[in-house]
Amino acid sequence: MMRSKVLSLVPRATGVCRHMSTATKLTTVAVDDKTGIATLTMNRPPVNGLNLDLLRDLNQSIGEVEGNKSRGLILTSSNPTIFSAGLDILEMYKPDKDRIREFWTALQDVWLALYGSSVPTAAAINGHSPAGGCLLATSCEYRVMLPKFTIGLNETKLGIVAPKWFMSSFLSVLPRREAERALNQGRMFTTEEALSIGLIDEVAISKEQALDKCAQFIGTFAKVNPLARSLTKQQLRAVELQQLENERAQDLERFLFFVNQPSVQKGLGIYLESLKKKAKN
Ligand SMILES: CCCC/C=C\CC(=O)SCCNC(=O)CCNC(=O)[C@H](O)C(C)(C)COP(=O)(O)OP(=O)(O)OC[C@H]1O[C@@H](n2cnc3c(N)ncnc32)[C@H](O)[C@@H]1OP(=O)(O)O
Repeated sequence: MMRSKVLSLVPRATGVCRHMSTATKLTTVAVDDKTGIATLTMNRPPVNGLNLDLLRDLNQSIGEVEGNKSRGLILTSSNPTIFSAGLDILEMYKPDKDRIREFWTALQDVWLALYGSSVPTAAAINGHSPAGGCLLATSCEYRVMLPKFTIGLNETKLGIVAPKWFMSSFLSVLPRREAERALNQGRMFTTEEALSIGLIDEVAISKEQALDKCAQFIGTFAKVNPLARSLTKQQLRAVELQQLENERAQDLERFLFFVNQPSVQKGLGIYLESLKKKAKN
């Protein structure tokens, strides 16, 4: 069957998957031959903490999907209970001064690439998704989540402040009043709560079903002119994208100043200890 004909049907993420030759170590990209949809899987045990290496691989994989004419991108995780634990705190605690610059720059790159992606994007959130994990999910256009997990921007609970562009992604999904309250509270939502306020779009009972629902969302664009769709998306997102593009250097300096404050370092150290203690019990 012709590729375009197949795409006019409601796609199912069950075709034969072709792994791209340039798949990197901490992410893999598999393109479904039937639907043309690429599934980008994060695979950095134990919790998909976003360190410099994972961010670089994510950036490279998003670039590959952009370049290979995929019909859409589904972001997911190989971990059965964690989508992403957010930024790897070890990158920010007692940081190396050159590496932390590269780390934050790589995070900016990933957000610009994912939020500004020209292809339709969806997140199959198959596990917990705090902070930077929520940033990735809310940078996509559609979210399907499995039950009994949590998602949200919990930065204030850690004594840190989400940058403006984290807030932009959140605000592109939630009404301002809900977003403001949740950000100030550092609130983590259960799957059910996230569905009721619109932070996610659907709940699925398994990862397979989540991937399928994401593919169906991407399939809704099958009859829309791809150039018109992508230019519309990019115009709608242009203000936030341009703002970070214009302020990248200041954003980096603001982050470095903040994260190096003794009180912030102390807070991160205490939080890391509490995570480690919890992991031991
Ligand atoms: C100015 C700065 C702006 C920054 C903006 C964004 C900030 C962030 O993204 S900060 C990161 C926020 N993330 C979190 O608060 C999540 C913390 N983690 C958890 O809540 C749980 O680990 C999670 C629910 C994700 C998974 O739970 P479990 O399956 O029970 O795993 P464990 O808790 O046992 O963790 C295993 C292992 O991983 C370490 N870990 C967990 N999260 C992180 C992290 N974000 N960074 C670094 N390391 C992390 C945890 O300490 C355990 O390590 P070991 O003890 O060495 O096994």
